[in-house]
Amino acid sequence: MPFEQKKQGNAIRIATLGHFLRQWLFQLGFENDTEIEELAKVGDIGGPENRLKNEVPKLLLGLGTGGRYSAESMRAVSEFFDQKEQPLKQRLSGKGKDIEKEVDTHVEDPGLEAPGTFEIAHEEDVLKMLEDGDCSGQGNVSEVEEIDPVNTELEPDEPLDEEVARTFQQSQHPYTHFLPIYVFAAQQIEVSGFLSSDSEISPFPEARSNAAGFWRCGHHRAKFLAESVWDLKRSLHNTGSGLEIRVGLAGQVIQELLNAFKKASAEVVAVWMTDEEGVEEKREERDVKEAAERAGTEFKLWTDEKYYIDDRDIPFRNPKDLPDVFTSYRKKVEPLREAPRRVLRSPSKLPPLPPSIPSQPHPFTIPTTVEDTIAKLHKPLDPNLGLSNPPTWPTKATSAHPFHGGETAGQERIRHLVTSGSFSTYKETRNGLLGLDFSTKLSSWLALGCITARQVHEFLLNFEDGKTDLGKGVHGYGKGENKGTAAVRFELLWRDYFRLTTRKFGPRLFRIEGFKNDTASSWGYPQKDKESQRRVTRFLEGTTGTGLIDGSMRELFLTGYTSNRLRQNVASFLAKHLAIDWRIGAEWYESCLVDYDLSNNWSNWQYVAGVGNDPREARVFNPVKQANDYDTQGNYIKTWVVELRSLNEPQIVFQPWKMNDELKAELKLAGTEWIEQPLRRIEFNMGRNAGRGGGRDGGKGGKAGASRGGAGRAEGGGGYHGRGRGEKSRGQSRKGKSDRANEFVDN
Ligand SMILES: Cc1cc2nc3c(=O)[nH]c(=O)nc-3n(C[C@H](O)[C@H](O)[C@H](O)COP(=O)(O)OP(=O)(O)OC[C@H]3O[C@@H](n4cnc5c(N)ncnc54)[C@H](O)[C@@H]3O)c2cc1C
Repeated sequence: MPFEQKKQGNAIRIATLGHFLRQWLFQLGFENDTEIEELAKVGDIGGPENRLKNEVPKLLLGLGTGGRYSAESMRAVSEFFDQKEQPLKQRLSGKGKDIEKEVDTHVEDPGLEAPGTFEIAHEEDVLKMLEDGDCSGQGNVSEVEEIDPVNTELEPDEPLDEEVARTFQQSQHPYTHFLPIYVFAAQQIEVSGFLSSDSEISPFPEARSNAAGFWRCGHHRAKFLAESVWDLKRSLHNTGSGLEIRVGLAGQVIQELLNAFKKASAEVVAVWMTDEEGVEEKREERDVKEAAERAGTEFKLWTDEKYYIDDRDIPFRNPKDLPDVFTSYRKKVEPLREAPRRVLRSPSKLPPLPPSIPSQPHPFTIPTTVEDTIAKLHKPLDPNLGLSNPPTWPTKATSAHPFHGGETAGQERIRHLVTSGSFSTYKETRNGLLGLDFSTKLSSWLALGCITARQVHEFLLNFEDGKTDLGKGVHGYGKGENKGTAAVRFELLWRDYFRLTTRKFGPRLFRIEGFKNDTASSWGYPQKDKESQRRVTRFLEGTTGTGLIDGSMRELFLTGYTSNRLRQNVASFLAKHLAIDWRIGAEWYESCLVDYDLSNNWSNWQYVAGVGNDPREARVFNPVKQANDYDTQGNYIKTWVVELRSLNEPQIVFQPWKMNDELKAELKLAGTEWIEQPLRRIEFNMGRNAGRGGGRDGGKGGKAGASRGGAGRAEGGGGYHGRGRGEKSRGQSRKGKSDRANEFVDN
């Protein structure tokens, strides 16, 4: 047997076989130990003696917590492994080498049972040998050079490839097992439902918000999150791995695991974690890092890759250089269609879990089904989230967000948006209020990392270029970027932008003065004065007396979703019309939204409250004008505010306080506080009074005459440079009527 062949085949086994090694090498034709040692040197994988002794499993811990779980980072991890595991024949295909044949000759030895990880290590070694070109003098140099194309496949700017390359340089393989961990983070999600018995007491304070004391993660997101975690567990299981679910604080969880593994004489070689913006998230990273360092374990933070434009492609390094205006940022990264990096491949196989995993420490127990997980997350939550008169589900109303958590459902949703043509029509429909497909509803999966923005982009690309059959026959298929697909990209960039603002401004995200450091505005604090408290209660319960706001607040509470258009109106109502501490609204959204996302929520609230990144000064939404524009017949409001269902006149649906006594008596609404005494009487008249903002209570209104156009509305062929308003296509042009109304453009 020529030495070169032996070298490839046997290097495979040296990396992994432990006590089978020697026997097998001899079977393969090695004559003596000296020859085996020589082989080991060639592979730069340490002497076989070391390998033979090296029976201790080496573990890698991969960690996700709270809302930061990122399928993309798992994919990154998997790609890392996949690359090594990929059969050499694939890697070398096109290079004219049938290396598989040579490898198989040795790997498929029937006399040996190879555990699942063998191939990974084996190819690492082979690739290492090939890459190093370090075989000179050890055998047939010319043959090694010939089969050395692997280097050319490494992209130096790819952290994963860098990581692979780094690993290749090591003399030993860094790990044999991989343990993915998900932590329900106790500071963000109430975990007392996981207590092993009712007599136990949680060691953690209740996961309540700072200003108003709301549960930070309400029912809707708790369910979606549990579904997402279990979907991840399933898909990891399908790759030969799994997912360890924990509750607690990330740093503590890792500390306990490291201690337990140490006790069991298992060496943990590294802890990997996805990085995130946000104060708490940074604290978690610090705690985990410290725990790893204390144990002498490597800690690695993976860049979160769930965003549209990769961090490595942002045209500035210092977060402070992020422009304070979105449009300026957008211009720096256009054209958007060219901007994202490729999607990382999905896992096909991952290293196995450690043979023994320490269980969740007292006093918590981890549920064994998704249903039980949901039940445990829901258990401590008051179903009414503290409201005395919570909205109740109206007959015949259906949720605009009936979706399940997890990558599976997220991918399914993207496919649906392609095949239904909803991506192509998005620009016209995105301001809708009722139904499933007026907007993408992708935010919840994006927020949890179940899907990524660049996956969405890739689906769009394939559709636009007609690369796959998905969407064949649908309007726009194979015809390049259209207004709808461009608008989706545009919106996805907002997510990126707000995340970068969090990086830039840090804790200022949560300060009432906002990014602008606005100390001039005065706010009502419900914790301090009764009147503000009364107003906030009615705001939360959806009984402000302004139709659009009440519809949205009830929908939010009941379904966990409300559209972007409505979120803008609601935020503006609380911050501008009621002048209440906007953080109360942000916290309520955090509690109720399925798609809650730290940066998107808090930055959007700042933006609308006028303390964030909105370059337009003193912008206020008039919710009556907006109802006239976007809910022309009042159907949305009537869906959620049942009391108003039998009204025919939309203007009264928008402003129920305008109802006359007769009508009130007929509808049995006489004496109803929220109808008779709205929190604000926001005048808006079609026709000659248009443009008069404010109202009896001195409503703030905005600059009369603010035009609909706003800056940056120009639209070009396939491009999309501003947020158009879908209403014109719905036949609602108001030429000569409300052009000068006190309405305010959206972001
Ligand atoms: C006060 C307020 C609070 C918000 N809180 C959140 C939040 O916690 N989580 C969240 O994901 N979004 C938030 N948004 C942004 C936006 O309202 C939602 O992303 C959108 O309504 C989700 O529905 P969709 O996926 O159907 O959106 P689509 O209209 O289909 O948009 C496509 C995607 O673009 C992104 N996007 C759209 N609009 C915005 C925006 N204004 N800012 C940032 N990204 C955007 C989202 O990822 C969205 O999924 C908030 C907006 C406001 C005004």
